[in-house]
Parts: sequence; structure tokens; C-alpha cells
Amino acid sequence: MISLKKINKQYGSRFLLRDVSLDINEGEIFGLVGANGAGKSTLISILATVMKPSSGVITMNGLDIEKQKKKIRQMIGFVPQEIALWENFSVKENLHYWSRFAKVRPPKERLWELCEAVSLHDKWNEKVSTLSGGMKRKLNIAVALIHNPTILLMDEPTVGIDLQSKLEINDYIKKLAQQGKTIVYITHDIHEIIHLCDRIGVLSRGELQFVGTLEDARSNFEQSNRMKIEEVVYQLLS
Ligand SMILES: Nc1ncnc2c1ncn2[C@@H]1O[C@H](COP(=O)(O)OP(=O)(O)OP(=O)(O)O)[C@@H](O)[C@H]1O
Repeated sequence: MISLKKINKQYGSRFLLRDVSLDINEGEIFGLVGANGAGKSTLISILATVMKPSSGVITMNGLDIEKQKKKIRQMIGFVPQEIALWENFSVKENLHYWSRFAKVRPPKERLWELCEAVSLHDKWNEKVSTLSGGMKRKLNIAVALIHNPTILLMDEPTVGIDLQSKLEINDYIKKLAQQGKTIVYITHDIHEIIHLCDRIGVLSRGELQFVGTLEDARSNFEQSNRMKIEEVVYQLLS
């Protein structure tokens, strides 16, 4: 579904990404992990077409993201790290505003269903400024789904929120993947790395060090398979 070939991103002589090649499958939740400054947000911003690579080729569903930007933008939903909502608008008004921004006219029922899916329907007429951090994160996700994208790019969508909201969002993301959406998910959360992601890619100083499942990593580390999965993650990230 998503294919990256030899992606580089350079500022002057500094490489933020170096020779990143990767294939992400349809319906997969692909975790991008790595230390602060490793290049995860840079990579997801390139996938979201808000940043250009210095070199390399990316295709989504066979379309080149440089040459077919308009079609690609219809295919992707982007949940940025910073919450992008109008604080003085209600939940409903935000969904209408961002629908116009995405140049789509979903029926009111679809917007209501999106709200229900992230358990915000009882906040429909509430101003965003009155919502908790977790509720704003959920609305941020709903906004990215307005145009029903097939690919969802999420940059730490559950950072700083309570455990219950995090688990709710995780369940919803799993449902979206089961419906066939392809999800690229940046996280620092060990629970999400273990229980949410189907495969992970570990970035270190702009280079992809590992791609696969945690079971793949465990068998790379030792033959006996007795290593705890948390230890596997720790080894991968150290
Ligand atoms: N516009 C820019 N110009 C120069 N350097 C930049 C620019 N944007 C990001 N960087 C640098 O690129 C590196 C990678 O940043 P990036 O935000 O992609 O990392 P990250 O893995 O997402 O980190 P975090 O986990 O902290 O979000 C960092 O060292 C950052 O300072």
C-alpha cells in the first residue's frame, strides 16, 4: 500500500533521514518508533505531503506522491502532533469547518457517526475550549477521518491523555485497520508498541535500524524465545 524507496532528507550537510526504504501493507498498523529527534515526525510529514524528501520515491496504492499529490491527499488523513482545532467553535462547528477545508460535504449523519465512534456525541454542541485534553485528541482524530481516507498517518495521537481514553482510541484504531485502513502510527508508548502495532520500524538518527514484528526481533536476539517481550522492545530501542 505504501512503498518508500531510498528516502533522504537533508538540511545542508545534515541528514534527517538517510536511505529509508520500507513497505507498509494494506490494513496494517505500522508503528514508527525511536528516540527523540530520530526523524519520525520528519518521515510522517513527508508521507503526509507537507514536507518534500531531498531524494527518493514514495508510492501509495501505486501512485507517486510527488506526481499525484491531489489524489494522494484525498487518500490520506493526517493527525499531527499538535492539536489543530478552533477552540471557540463547538465540536459540530469544527467538523463542519474542517469538512469545508477538506472540500467534502459529508451529510450531518456522517459527522455525527464520527463523533459517536470517538465517544464525543454528547459534546456535539460544546465549545472545544471546554473539552479535556483527551477529548480534543479524539476530535483531532475524527477531523482526520472526515473525508474517509484509506491511509491514516498519526503522530503520537495519544500523548498526554488518560489511560481510559488511550485504550478507547487504541480500540478505535484497531477497528479502522480491520475495516482495511492502513495506519502509520508514531508512538513512545510501550503498551502501544506491544499491543497495538502489527509491525514496527525503528529509526535511529534518521536510519531505519529494524523493520518487523516483535516476534521477528525476539528470534533475531536469541534462539530460545524466552526473552520477555518488554525486554525485546528495550533491546530494540537501546
Ligand atoms: N526544519 C528543520 N530544519 C532543520 N532541522 C530540523 C527541522 N525539522 C526538524 N529538524 C531536526 O530533525 C531531527 C529529527 O526531528 P523529528 O521531529 O523528525 O524527530 P522525531 O523522531 O519525531 O522526534 P520526537 O520523538 O522528539 O518527536 C531533529 O534533530 C530536529 O531538530
